[in-house]
Amino acid sequence: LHTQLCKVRSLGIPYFVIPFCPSPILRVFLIPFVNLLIKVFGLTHPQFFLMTLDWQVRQRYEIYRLIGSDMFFTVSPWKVVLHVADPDMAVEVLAGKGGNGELYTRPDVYNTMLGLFGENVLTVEGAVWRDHRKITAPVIGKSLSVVWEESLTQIEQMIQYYDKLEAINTSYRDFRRVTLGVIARAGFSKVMEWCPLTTAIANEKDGEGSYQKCLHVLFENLIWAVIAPSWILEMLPFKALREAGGAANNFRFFMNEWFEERKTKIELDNKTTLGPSSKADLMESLVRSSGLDKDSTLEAPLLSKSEVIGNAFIFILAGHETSAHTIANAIYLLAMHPEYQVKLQEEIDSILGDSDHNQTSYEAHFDAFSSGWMAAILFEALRLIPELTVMARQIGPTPRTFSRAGDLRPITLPPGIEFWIHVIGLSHNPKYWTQPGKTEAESAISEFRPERWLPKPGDNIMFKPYNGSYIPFSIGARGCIGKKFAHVEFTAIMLGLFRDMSVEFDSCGGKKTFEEARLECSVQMENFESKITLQPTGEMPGIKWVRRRR
Ligand code: HEM
Repeated sequence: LHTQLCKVRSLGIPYFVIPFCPSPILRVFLIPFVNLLIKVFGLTHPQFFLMTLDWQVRQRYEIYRLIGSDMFFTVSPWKVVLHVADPDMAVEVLAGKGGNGELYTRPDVYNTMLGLFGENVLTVEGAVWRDHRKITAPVIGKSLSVVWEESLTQIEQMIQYYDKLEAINTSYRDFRRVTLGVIARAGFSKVMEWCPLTTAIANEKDGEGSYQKCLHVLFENLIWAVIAPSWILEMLPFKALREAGGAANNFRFFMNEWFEERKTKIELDNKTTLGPSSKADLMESLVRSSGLDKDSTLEAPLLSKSEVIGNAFIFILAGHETSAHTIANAIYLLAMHPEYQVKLQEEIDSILGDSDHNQTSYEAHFDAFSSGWMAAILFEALRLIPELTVMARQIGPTPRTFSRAGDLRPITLPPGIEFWIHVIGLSHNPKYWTQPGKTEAESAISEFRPERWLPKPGDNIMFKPYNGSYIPFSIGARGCIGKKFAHVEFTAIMLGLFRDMSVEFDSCGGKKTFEEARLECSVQMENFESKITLQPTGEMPGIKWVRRRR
């Protein structure tokens, strides 16, 4: 601890000493106990809550306001972390180059978790990362028409099921099912009809059902699959752990099958046609890069089979959970603020006129929805509740000097420090989010106010926040590959829902008022937890979809 303290004491940045630094692995063993102690003894000092996970969600910008600095350190015997709500520093760390001319790297613990099935674009660095990115990013960019079409299909199927229900409190899970169907079709050319997960799980004999079950169980219990190998999990006397181990094994099995299936097809194509068609999907691009591209002049394939499977895993994971939770969050925010639903529906009606929303296409309709209420609702939902609360990076082996805005003196940080870029702290920093001509209170920074994004009258350019103050998709070369994919998916899904329906809270037969449900919802949202992405841990209030009267 003394050695770590010596690194930060002279830097002039506030610091807190804590006995350990929270990490995903400690979440399982230690953090619940710490949470209990904090609750029982009512410990409110930062030194205590900084040991918990997800204090970033509850604090937002408050801790930075309390200490009067947009950065502070936590120092524990094992680790020094610089927590950052300063946009210039965020840009420097996420998009700038480190001492060796390369981008700052992610800490190893994240790579171990996310590289569970093989190295992939998220876990590799340097020249290897550039190869992975070149193979995956262009095909994801070309899949947007399919994303639009499949999003509408999935939503149509979901609505048919919802029509039979009074109220729903499984929205997060149901939308995960929708977005899984979208990435399966757009990235892997697999059709997965929407069905409630319970049905899919019951239907184990059917190949598609068991594939869905495998993904569901795997993603719900990923932390266990990371901590212990599948064969150990499968031997343990706990059903949930045995299932997690089984799901990890099944995932390998399915991916292997998909790989072989695609390999056979490409080998056949290589004999008959000139090469990849312009409609090649992600899986085709990955498998071709594993040495099957007949035009390749490379001596060795760019990807091994394990890297193909590693990338398939990361795209299924990153490509469905993030989007599903963003959509579910937006729907709850709209249930809390019906006035914005009306705005959205008016926009949809004015763009579509009498035409059927199921006949729309990405090419003809996406742009029309990208500079009004639809886009504003997405941006505002992600500002309040991003999917990743922290973006972690580590400093390289040599000290680095960072210049700072205004008259703040530059700081030189020693090796071994981690940066935790605080996404919600940045998007609530009043220096950047207080609107011109308004006070901080009038700008309602912690409230859902999509209108802050709308173009000024006579313009069609959405509000552009200060660089680095809004980074739900990260920034720079390592920013999200699926940003546009997620935007298109969100637009088509919201169109499919709000064209004919409105969402409202379930009053439980008149026993719960709107205000009670709204309060319940905001309390739940303040207690969201990061399980890879930010999500509810308690039960969200029930919602109802009702047909619109037009
Ligand atoms: C609302 C939806 C989404 C959000 C908020 C989101 C957010 C992010 C963020 C913050 C990162 C950077 C992580 C870091 O630097 O530590 C990232 C990276 C990534 N995202 Fe997304 N994402 C979304 C949707 C998607 C979709 C739909 C896909 C795929 C189709 C996707 C694929 C990826 C990949 C592959 C990376 C790694 C990029 C790299 O390291 O080069 N994401 N995403």
